[in-house]
Amino acid sequence: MPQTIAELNSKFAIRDHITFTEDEPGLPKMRIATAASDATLYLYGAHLTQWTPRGGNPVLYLSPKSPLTAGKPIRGGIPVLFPWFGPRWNASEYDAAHGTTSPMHGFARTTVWTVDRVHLDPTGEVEVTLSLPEDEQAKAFGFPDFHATLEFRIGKELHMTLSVTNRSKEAVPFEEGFHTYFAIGNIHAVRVLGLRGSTYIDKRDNLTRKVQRETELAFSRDVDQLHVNTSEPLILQDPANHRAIHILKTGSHSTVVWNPWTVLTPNFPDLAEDSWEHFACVEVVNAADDRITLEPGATHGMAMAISVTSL
Ligand SMILES: O=P(O)(O)OC[C@H]1O[C@H](O)[C@H](O)[C@@H](O)[C@@H]1O
Repeated sequence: MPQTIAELNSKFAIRDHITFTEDEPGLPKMRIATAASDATLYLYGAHLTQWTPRGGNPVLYLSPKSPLTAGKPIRGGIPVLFPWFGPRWNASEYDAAHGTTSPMHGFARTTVWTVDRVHLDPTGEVEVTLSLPEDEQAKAFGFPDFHATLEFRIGKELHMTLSVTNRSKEAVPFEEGFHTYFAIGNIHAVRVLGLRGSTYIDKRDNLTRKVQRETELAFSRDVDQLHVNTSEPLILQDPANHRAIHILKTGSHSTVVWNPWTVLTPNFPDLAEDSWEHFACVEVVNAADDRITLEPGATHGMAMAISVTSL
């Protein structure tokens, strides 16, 4: 049974700091206001749409045109992609055999997650653990005995850990991603560091494999790159906002960089014409060459830590 707003508030709310509401039908969310940060975490998709460290500026971009409608992904914030990244790798065979339509980037981002735990630290840091329901939908898409939990630590820094356990008797492949939309001041001046030497699949050039030669990845056109076999930490420099965003990853071997630019933006009805100037996606992922095969009884963890410094 899904948790009701009344149940969530009676069990997990903390006066003046944590409340649950459902302003859009089917999209319950948690509002966080503490000495360390302000944040909005939708249980729908386990989707953090807003995070502002106290005394700082919003770190995440949320599209003003985003649908906030059950069944549709939210555009912006941190979509959680699971159990596949992009189009499902075996969609045609799987869907033909099971009469399903595997949605882009998996079903986790359009599912209401369960709240398992909420804890407020005296420093204002909030810990939240959510789990993905093991329901008919998970079964229909071929992940019946997968237990996925997402632990958030939300404060001056943001920490997220997705842990997946295979409780079935067979090894099961899956993909995953934190598809973070970072709010930026001037896309032309933004640089992403940490990818030099990595091989990437260029989704804007027929999936051609290329090597990142430059130390700094700059944006001067539409970018959709899946870098494989890289666990390096990343830095997103945003001189217009006088800040650098540091992204540490653990258990993630792929990094995706995405900006639709003027060319692709019109394909996205939930993005305004000039939206591409206001965000850059740097995504902590396991996909393609880095797809994970989880043995029976095994657990895999993927973690991301984000901090902001001035530049
Ligand atoms: O529109 P969405 O399903 O949210 O996907 C948005 C984008 O996500 C990732 O960055 C992929 O690499 C892109 O190919 C995709 O266009």
